[in-house]
Amino acid sequence: MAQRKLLLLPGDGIGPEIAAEVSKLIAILNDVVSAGFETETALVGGSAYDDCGEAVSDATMDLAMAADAVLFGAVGGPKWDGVPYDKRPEAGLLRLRKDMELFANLRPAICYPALADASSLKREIIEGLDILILRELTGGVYFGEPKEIVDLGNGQKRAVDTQVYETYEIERIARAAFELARTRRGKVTSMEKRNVMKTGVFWNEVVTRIHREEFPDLTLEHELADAGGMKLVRAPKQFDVIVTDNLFGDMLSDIAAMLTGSLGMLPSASLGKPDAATGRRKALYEPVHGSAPDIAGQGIANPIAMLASLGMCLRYSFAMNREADALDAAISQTLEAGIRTGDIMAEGCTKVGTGGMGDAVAERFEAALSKA
Ligand SMILES: NC(=O)c1ccc[n+]([C@@H]2O[C@H](COP(=O)([O-])OP(=O)(O)OC[C@H]3O[C@@H](n4cnc5c(N)ncnc54)[C@H](O)[C@@H]3O)[C@@H](O)[C@H]2O)c1
Ligand SMILES: CC(C)[C@H](C(=O)O)[C@@H](O)C(=O)O
Ligand SMILES: [Mg+2]
Repeated sequence: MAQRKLLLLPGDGIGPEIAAEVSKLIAILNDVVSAGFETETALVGGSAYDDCGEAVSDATMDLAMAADAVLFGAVGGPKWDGVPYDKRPEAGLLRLRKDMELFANLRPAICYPALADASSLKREIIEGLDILILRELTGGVYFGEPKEIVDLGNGQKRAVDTQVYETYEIERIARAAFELARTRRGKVTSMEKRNVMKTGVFWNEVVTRIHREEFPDLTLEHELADAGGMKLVRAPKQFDVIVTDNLFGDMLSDIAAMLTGSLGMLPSASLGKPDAATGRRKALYEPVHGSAPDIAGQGIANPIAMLASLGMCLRYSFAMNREADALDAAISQTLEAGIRTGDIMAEGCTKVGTGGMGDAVAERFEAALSKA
């Protein structure tokens, strides 16, 4: 079996705690199905800053570029509030996304049947939910220049962030949205703010053209992003694939996370474009949540978003669909068995910590792989 190179970047806060649980699953894949995963581990975020003065070192960037896939925990925390802006922990993640050109960020929000009562919304609103937020990840206001705070010299300052999108950036994320919708329920909802932003007008124009010229058989709808956010909470099941820009995608996916019961449930895949020669695309997989400083070090974080991110990695980077299905099923069965971390705890269920949840999923995953 050819070796498959993984780079594991645990990061800060709960990052190392949930990364330890994903390592158990990788070991099972190697043992039971000889998956041939070779894992290197490196520092990122605040822990990398403490080590070398950068949120991601050039050496780690080289490892990321050479890996078949990167598994990322989470970065950030109050300890690094005072570090220079370009060295803050989050800058490490943004460099990985930008330098690896990971323009397509898939953030699925699924309501597991066992968690239909864990959401703050009523059961009937979220039961059976299966939507995909496709967030543009390498453009927009996150990266546009200028980005600065200017001293105006009169006791006033001016802060500037710049939202920029070029044609090719919208075209490629729109194509990705339609291609994903084709494998699902065939509907794309594009969200922007064309009523106030030039980038919104342009986004709408380009997505509409790509639909007309290349995917006329699929359904395209448009929503202003604020109304879209409202509808995501009022009646989320009307959506299939939501395609949106970097900033709206960040916010809408945290909202969508809560539909599923907890931010600790939402995985993501960040994909680049396929290499012309090999077809291989650079990829990074990470939970949608952050480093959760409020619960870090207590062993109580929910590792499911991280474990399900490995599931997306198996599917999108290695076409290991059987193993990915087994992992999804193991997560589902664990929840059906009433095993819960604190964030999704319900009456009559068994409360476990990060390691307990990781073990419960690992046990069911191993059993499923061994049977097949
Ligand atoms: N991809 C990333 O690395 C990433 C993503 C978001 C935020 N951040 C960073 O994380 C730090 C904290 O940000 P925040 O507090 O706004 O967001 P957060 O996602 O870290 O936490 C928000 C809330 O959700 C809870 N939560 C998050 N993940 C959980 C899990 N797996 N299990 C149980 N509860 C969980 C936390 O305890 C907290 O109450 C900041 O520095 C932020 O920049 C990093
Ligand atoms: C940590 C931060 C840079 C990041 C973002 O804003 O993209 C996070 O919130 C996310 O959702 O991945
Ligand atoms: Mg976010």
